[in-house]
Amino acid sequence: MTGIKICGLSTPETIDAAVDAGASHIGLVHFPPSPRHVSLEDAAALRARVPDAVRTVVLVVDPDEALLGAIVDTVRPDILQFHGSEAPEAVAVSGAQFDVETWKAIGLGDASALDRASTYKGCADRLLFDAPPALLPGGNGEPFDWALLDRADIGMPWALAGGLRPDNVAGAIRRTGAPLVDVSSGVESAPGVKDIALIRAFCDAVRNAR
Ligand SMILES: O=C(O)c1ccccc1NCC(=O)[C@H](O)[C@H](O)COP(=O)(O)O
Repeated sequence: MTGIKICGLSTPETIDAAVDAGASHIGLVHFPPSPRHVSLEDAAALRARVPDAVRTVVLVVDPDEALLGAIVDTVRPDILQFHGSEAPEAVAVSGAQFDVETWKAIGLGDASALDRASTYKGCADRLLFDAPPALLPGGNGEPFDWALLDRADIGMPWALAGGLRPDNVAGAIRRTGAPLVDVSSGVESAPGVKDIALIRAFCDAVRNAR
């Protein structure tokens, strides 16, 4: 079964909907410029609704050690997702220091980004292939050219993100073989406003992909 991360959730109702719809991961964005930003206190309250079987990911952009410490102490995420220009060593140090799984987002603009991605082997626990940064570092609703993954020797756990929607996610899974898919804009009615019907439709489309 393909894993499903519903990212950028910010209300109890949409957390519950994502869990009920079968998400394997929920994502909370801690990045003030984002329309999906949640404070650490709100993130902790949202995280408390998530059952043990569903993993909580907190997204950060070039965080310092103090912020990571505050996130881990307050929210207790299962996973930290690094979505800025964090170096491989910084990701590795954070994972060890805070005893938490780490994911690194890589914007795939061209094949050279795959070389950069390979430097995170042994430093991050999973790569998240996404569209290159635009208005925001992530969550821009834009796909990248999935053909870039055709001959990629990834060699570590990974996930696919960028412009996924209920109507294209099955094709994306068939095309790329992604073991886990991540969506934010594609299940929103406006930036930062999640739509419960779209969350359900996305999870159904993943389950029915073949
Ligand atoms: O979603 C945001 O606002 C965001 C802000 C800053 C860094 C990362 C952000 N999102 C990262 C995600 O994991 C998104 O789910 C991923 O980029 C896919 O987004 P979308 O193309 O909108 O589905």
